Amino acid sequence: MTAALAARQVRLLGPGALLRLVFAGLLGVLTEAAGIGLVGTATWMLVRAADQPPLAALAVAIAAVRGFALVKGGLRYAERLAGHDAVLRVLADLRARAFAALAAGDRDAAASSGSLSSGSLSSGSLSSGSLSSGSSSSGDLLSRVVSDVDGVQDAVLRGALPAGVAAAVGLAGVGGVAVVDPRAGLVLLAGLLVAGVLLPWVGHRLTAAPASAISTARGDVTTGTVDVVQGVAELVAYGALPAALADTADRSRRLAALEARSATVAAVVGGAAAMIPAAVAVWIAVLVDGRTAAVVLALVALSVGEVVVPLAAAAVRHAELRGGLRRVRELIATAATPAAAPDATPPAVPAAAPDATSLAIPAAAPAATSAAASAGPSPASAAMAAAGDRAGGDPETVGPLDTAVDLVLRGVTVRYHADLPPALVDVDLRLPAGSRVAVVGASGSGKSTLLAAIAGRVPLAAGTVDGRPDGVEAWRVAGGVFADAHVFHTTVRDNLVLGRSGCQDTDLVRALTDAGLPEYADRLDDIVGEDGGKLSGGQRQRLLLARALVAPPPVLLLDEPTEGLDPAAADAVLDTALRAAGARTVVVVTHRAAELSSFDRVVHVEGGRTA
Ligand SMILES: Nc1ncnc2c1ncn2[C@@H]1O[C@H](COP(=O)(O)OP(=O)(O)OP(=O)(O)O)[C@@H](O)[C@H]1O
Repeated sequence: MTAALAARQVRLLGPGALLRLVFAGLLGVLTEAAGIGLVGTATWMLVRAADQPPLAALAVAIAAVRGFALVKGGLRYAERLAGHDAVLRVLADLRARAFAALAAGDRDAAASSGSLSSGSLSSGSLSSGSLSSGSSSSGDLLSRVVSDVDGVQDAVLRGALPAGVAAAVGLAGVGGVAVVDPRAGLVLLAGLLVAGVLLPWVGHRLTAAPASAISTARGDVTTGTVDVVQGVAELVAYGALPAALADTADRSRRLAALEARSATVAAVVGGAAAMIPAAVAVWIAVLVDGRTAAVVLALVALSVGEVVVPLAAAAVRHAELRGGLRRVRELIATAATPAAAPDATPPAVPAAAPDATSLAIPAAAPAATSAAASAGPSPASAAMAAAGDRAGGDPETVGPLDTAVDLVLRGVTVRYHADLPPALVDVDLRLPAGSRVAVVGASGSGKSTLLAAIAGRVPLAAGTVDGRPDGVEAWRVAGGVFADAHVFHTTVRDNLVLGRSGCQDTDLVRALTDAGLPEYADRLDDIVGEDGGKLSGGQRQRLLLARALVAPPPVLLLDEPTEGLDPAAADAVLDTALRAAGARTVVVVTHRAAELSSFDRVVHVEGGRTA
C-alpha cells in the first residue's frame, strides 16, 4: 500500500522532484529541531538562572541559545527556498505534461472525428480526455486544469511536507521526552496522536462531502457565468436576462455558503488542535517530578506539539484538493498512455468519481418533459426556465406580443463608434404587418445592423423606429435569429424554451420540424455543447431558427437562417419557416438570390444605405 502510494507520487512528481522535496523536508526537520533545542535550552537556562549560579555555569547554555537562534533562522530560510524551488519545478513540469495531454486528447478527438471543426481544446474534443464531463465548457475545463495543477503546490507545501516534518519531529520528540520521563513521553504521544492524526482525520471526513459539492458548485458558477456573459444579447432579446442574473447570483450564494461551512469545520478542528499542545504541556508540568525537568519537558512538548497543529487545517485543505489531484493524476496517466490507432477502441479512461468533475449541467433525465424538470440546468438555462415560469404567471408583461404591428423606420442612422463611419445611414423602411421582406447586400454593407435597429438592439444615432405599442419592450415586438446569436451550453430543450412561457414539448418538436431539424425531436435532453459545439454549423443555425419559431414575435427577423445548408435544403427550410411564421412580418437577411421569389419585397443595402 505504502509502496503503491510512493510509486504514485513518483509518477506524479518525478523522482528528481521527490529527492528535492525530501531534502526540503530534512531541512524542515532540522529547523524544528533547532527551534525545540532553543526553547529547551532557554527554558533550562532561565530556571537555572533563578538559582543565581555563577555565570560560567550558564555560559554553554547562553552560547547554545544564540547558536540555535541563528541556525534556526538560516535553516528556515533554506527550507523555504528548497521547498518552493522543488514545488515550482514540479508545477512547471506538471503544467507542461497536463497541456501536452490536453493537446494530445484534442488531436485524437479530431483524428477520430475526421474533422478539426470543433477547434482546439473544444469541449467536444476534450470529452475524449479524462477530465471531461461532456457538459463542461472548454473554458471551465481549462480553468479547472490550471487550478487543479496549482493545487499540487498547496498539497505539497501545506500538506505533504509539514506532515512528513511533523511525523519525524513528533517521533523524535516523543523519544527524547520519554528518555527523560517515560510518562511524559506517553502524554506527548497521546497529544500528538489527537492533534496530528485524530483531528485531521475528523476534519478530512467532515469536509470531504462539502468539498465535492464546492467543486461542483464552483464549476456551475464558472460555466454559468461564462454562458450568461456570452449569451447576454440573446437573453436580452428573449427577456430572460434578469432571471439569468438572479440565478447566477443564487449559485454564487450557494457556493459561498458551502465554502463558509467548510471554513467553519477548518476553524473548529484547527482551533481544537491548537489547544492540544498547551494541554499536554500543562499535564507534563504537573506530572513530572523536579521543577527544572518539569518546566523544560513541558515547554519542549509544547514546541513539538506546535509542529503538528497545522496538520488539521492541512487535512481540510487536502479534502478540497483531493478531486483536483486525482484529475491531474488521471490526465498525466492518459498522456503516458500510447495513442490508440484511429480505428481502435479509445484508451480506457478512468471513470471520474462523482466528485471528480464539476458537472455544471448533469444530463437531464430522459423522462423530463419540461425545461424546469431537466436535471441540474446551467444558470442560464435555469434562468430561462424561471423566466418561462414568470411569463406563465404574468403573460401581459413578458413573452412576445401577440398582436400584429406595422413598423416604420424613419431616417435611421446607426454609428457603432464616433470615429467610425455610420453602419446605417438615413434608412427609411416600412414593414407592414404580414409582409415578407428579404434584405440583400454585400458583406459589411449593413444588413445585420438593419435587423439590429429594427429589433432595438442598437442605439440610433438619428431617426426613429415607429409602430411599437407604448410601453412595450422592443424585444417583444421584433426578434429572431441574429448574427451574434448564442447557443447555450445546456440541453436542446432549454435552448429552445429560452424564457418563453408555457412551452410544451409538442411546441418544441413542431419548431424543430419547421426549422428542418427533426432529428433532434426525440433528443430534447441532449446537451449541445459550448455555443453548440456538438452541432454542425448548419444544425446550430437551424436550432437558432427553431428557437425563433417556438413563439415568434409579430416581426420575425432572421439573419441568414439557412447558412451552412446545401441550396435545396436551404430553400425547403426557408419555405417551411415562412409558412410557420403565419401572419407575422418576416425580414430575412440572405445571400441567396434563389430564395428571393418567396418575398414580396427585396431591400438592397449598400454602404449602410437602402435601395
Ligand atoms: N459591433 C460593431 N462594432 C463596430 N462596428 C461594427 C459592429 N458591427 C458591425 N460593424 C460594422 O458595421 C458595418 C456593417 O456591419 P453588418 O454586420 O451590419 O454588415 P452585414 O451586411 O450584415 O455583413 P455580413 O453579410 O458580412 O454579415 C461593417 O462595416 C462592420 O464592420
